[in-house]
Amino acid sequence: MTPAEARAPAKVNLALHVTGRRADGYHTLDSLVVFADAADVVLVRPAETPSLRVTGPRAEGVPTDASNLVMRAAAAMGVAAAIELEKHLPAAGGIGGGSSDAAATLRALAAMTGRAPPADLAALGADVPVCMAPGPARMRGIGEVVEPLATLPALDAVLVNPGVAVPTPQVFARLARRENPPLPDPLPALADALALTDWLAAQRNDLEPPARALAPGIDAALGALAGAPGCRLARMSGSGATCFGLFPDAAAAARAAQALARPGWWVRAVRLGAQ
Ligand SMILES: C[C@@](CO)(OP(=O)(O)O)[C@H](O)COP(=O)(O)OP(=O)(O)OC[C@H]1O[C@@H](n2ccc(N)nc2=O)[C@H](O)[C@@H]1O
Ligand SMILES: Nc1ncnc2c1ncn2[C@@H]1O[C@H](COP(=O)(O)OP(=O)(O)O)[C@@H](O)[C@H]1O
Repeated sequence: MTPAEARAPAKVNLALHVTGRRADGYHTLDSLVVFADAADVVLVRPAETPSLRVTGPRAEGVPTDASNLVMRAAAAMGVAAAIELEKHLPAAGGIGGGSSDAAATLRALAAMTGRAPPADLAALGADVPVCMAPGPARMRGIGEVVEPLATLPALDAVLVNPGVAVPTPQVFARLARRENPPLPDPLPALADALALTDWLAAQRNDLEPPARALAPGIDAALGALAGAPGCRLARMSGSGATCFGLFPDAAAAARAAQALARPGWWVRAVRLGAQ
């Protein structure tokens, strides 16, 4: 067995409609998901006993014990491995850091051992199924129903995390209304980035109002993005607090990212959906 590496790209919910709640308390979602060219990196090596080392610029505060989702993923595959997780993405930020790390671990371990990943991916986290094959997708159910959208146009964007960690369960718990309209079915044909952006402006992130009430820093991030020259749409991803702004091209996104930089904020110009 030789070591294997996998990238764990940031997940962005371009739209996130909460459509109901199941008897077990999990919410049903209808979400348009894309991935960014900003990522954590997972490296796995064969070992007698499982171990984890968390490195990188965003390692602080990330669990290094069995509760880390990469360790849970390895345990679910029944593989003992020495894992190195290089953190670049803010944790508890609504961009699926933990879920994407878990999915990358499963891909790396599958490459290293030849074993198949476990069937019940959602048991590791509702976002793990969509993170298994990172690409544009419509995600439904509680996250286990994933429909790839190969032709979705790519977008130039800026991600802003205002430095507040927002616990996902608290955001769901504060929803004023749990039954909301889903995305249109089927989705319309969207020829280019501008058509996609215009259409997205009429969609929602239903978790944005409860997250804003919990973490006022989100207002500042959304306001700053919306006010950046060229920004066509500013919205929160997932349960927050990371927000994204959509821009006409990579140069405008890069200029905005430079202007938005401030202490305590994580700001990145990214390309979304171009995997
Ligand atoms: C909200 C979303 C949208 O993509 O993203 P993030 O904000 O986490 O990035 C995901 O559904 C989160 O996925 P993930 O973070 O893997 O969720 P899990 O660990 O399975 O669940 C954390 C908690 O969120 C709530 N939860 C999560 C998913 C879901 N469909 N309904 C829920 O009610 C539950 O309270 C659950 O205990
Ligand atoms: N590999 C991981 N990276 C980041 N956080 C992790 C990881 N594994 C477990 N966690 C825990 O999961 C929580 C949610 O993190 P994350 O998945 O990044 O957030 P979100 O669900 O908002 O996208 C964190 O507070 C952290 O304690």
